[in-house]
Amino acid sequence: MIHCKNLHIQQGGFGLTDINFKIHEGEYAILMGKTGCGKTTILEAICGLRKIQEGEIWLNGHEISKWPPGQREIGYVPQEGALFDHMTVAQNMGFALKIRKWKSSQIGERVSELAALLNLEDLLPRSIPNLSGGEKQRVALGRALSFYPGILCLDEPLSALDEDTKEDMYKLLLSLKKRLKITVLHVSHSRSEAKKLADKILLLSDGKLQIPDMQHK
Ligand SMILES: Nc1ncnc2c1ncn2[C@@H]1O[C@H](COP(=O)(O)OP(=O)(O)OP(=O)(O)O)[C@@H](O)[C@H]1O
Repeated sequence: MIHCKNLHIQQGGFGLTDINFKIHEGEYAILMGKTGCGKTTILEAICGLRKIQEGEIWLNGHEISKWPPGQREIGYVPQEGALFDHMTVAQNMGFALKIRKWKSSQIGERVSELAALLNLEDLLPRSIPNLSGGEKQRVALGRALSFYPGILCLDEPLSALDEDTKEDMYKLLLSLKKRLKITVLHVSHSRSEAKKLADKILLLSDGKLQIPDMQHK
């Protein structure tokens, strides 16, 4: 579960106040709002990459507002994926396991499992720069899921993809949601994305958050 209580975040002249929401275990929430309204700011605050001035962030029963990013155990896909270009697909997907000091045989097994899950088996030895946009996003998802996080934060993972590739990614994300029962916070501009994926919508506007009723989705 992700629970943000009374968050206040100030960066320069831009501020968010009284940000309150809960995303229950296994729920898929989409955070929407106009460009520049603060969606990435909230996501990065949860991941520990931005400071909060007030309030509390709870993840799975722990108040983690002051924990360093690495201890929060969140699978994070930043905007544009931010893959390591000098590493292969397999090395990217094994990266988080290497820094957690997994044995190389265990890393190999987990990377094979992820490659099967994300349809990346043929791409494991490839380098990143010549992958397609959809392939890169699947690798970024694999890297984020590698260490079995309970929480996944996705920052506009589909925005750079063409319509057909988006459709494939919707199917993949829906099947991951069903199979992994992971709690997801996904930042998006797109109503159709929200309609297809979201159990809950968080709507950010003028520094305030609304949670519209989803009964008529
Ligand atoms: N370090 C900073 N100092 C001052 N202002 C900042 C800083 N980082 C971001 N901002 C401002 O905070 C506001 C919110 O930025 P943020 O990236 O969270 O918006 P967003 O909703 O994710 O936008 P987009 O949809 O375009 O990605 C913007 O006006 C941005 O210019």
